[in-house]
Amino acid sequence: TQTTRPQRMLAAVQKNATRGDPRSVVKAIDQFCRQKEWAMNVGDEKGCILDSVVTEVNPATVLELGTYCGYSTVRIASLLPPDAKLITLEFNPHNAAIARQVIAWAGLGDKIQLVEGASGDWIPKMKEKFGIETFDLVFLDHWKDRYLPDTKLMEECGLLRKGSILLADNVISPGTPDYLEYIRNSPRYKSQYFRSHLEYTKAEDGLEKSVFLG
Ligand SMILES: CNc1ncnc2c1ncn2[C@@H]1O[C@H](/C=C/CNC(=O)c2cc(-c3ccc(F)cc3)cc(O)c2O)[C@@H](O)[C@H]1O
Ligand SMILES: [Mg+2]
Repeated sequence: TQTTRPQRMLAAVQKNATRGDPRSVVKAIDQFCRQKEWAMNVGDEKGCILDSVVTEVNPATVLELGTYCGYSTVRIASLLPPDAKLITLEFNPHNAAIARQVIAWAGLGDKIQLVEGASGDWIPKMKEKFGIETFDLVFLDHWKDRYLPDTKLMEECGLLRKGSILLADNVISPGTPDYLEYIRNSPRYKSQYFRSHLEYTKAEDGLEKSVFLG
C-alpha cells in the first residue's frame, strides 16, 4: 500500500540519521527534501535564522504551533538549556505519530511535550494543564490564517510577558498578511523581518521576529 510523505521522511531519518543525534536528524530531513521530495519544514536556510533566535533568547519555555513532522521541534529543542520545556501542538494524528518517532530518534523526548490537539483549544489550557505561566518564545508555523487569531488568544490568556518573542514562519510564502499588518502596526510589539527563501527553493520567504512589549 502507498506510503505518505511524512512516513517516507521518517524512513529517511531512520535510515540516515544517528539515534540520539538531533543534528543528524535535521540533516537527514533536509537531504531528503532537497534530493527526494519537497516538504514544508522550515528548512536549513531559515533554520539557521531560527537557531540564532533560539540561542539569543535562550528560552526556558517554548510553544510551537504546528509540529508537522517535528523538524523545527528537534531543531529548537537541540539548542535549549537543560531544564527548558518545549510544548508543540499538532492536530493531525498521522503527523503527530510521525513527529513522535522523529523526536524519539533524536533522543529529545524528555525536552519536548507533543500535544495532539488544536491550538485554539489548548492555548487557553496551558496554565492549568502544564503549569506554564508565560512563554519566552513562540514559533508559529501552522495554518497561516490562524497566526493572528492565535496571537490574540495568547495575549488574552496572559501567556505573553514583556520580552516574549514571537517568531513566525512563511510571512511571505504562503504569506500571513493579516498577521503582518497587525503585528507591525501594534504598539504592543516591536517587529523585525529576516529575509530568506522558501525552504529548499529560490522563492522569497522570511521569518518575522516580534518582541511583546507588555
Ligand atoms: C489551527 N490550529 C492548529 N493546531 C494544531 N496543529 C495545526 C493547526 N493548524 C495546522 N496544524 C498542523 O500544522 C501543520 C500545518 C502547517 C501549515 N504550513 C503550511 O501550510 C506551509 C506551507 C508552505 C508552502 C509554501 C509555498 C508553497 F507553494 C506550498 C507550501 C511552506 C511552509 O513552510 C508552511 O509551513 C500540519 O501538520 C497541521 O496538521
Ligand atoms: Mg512553515
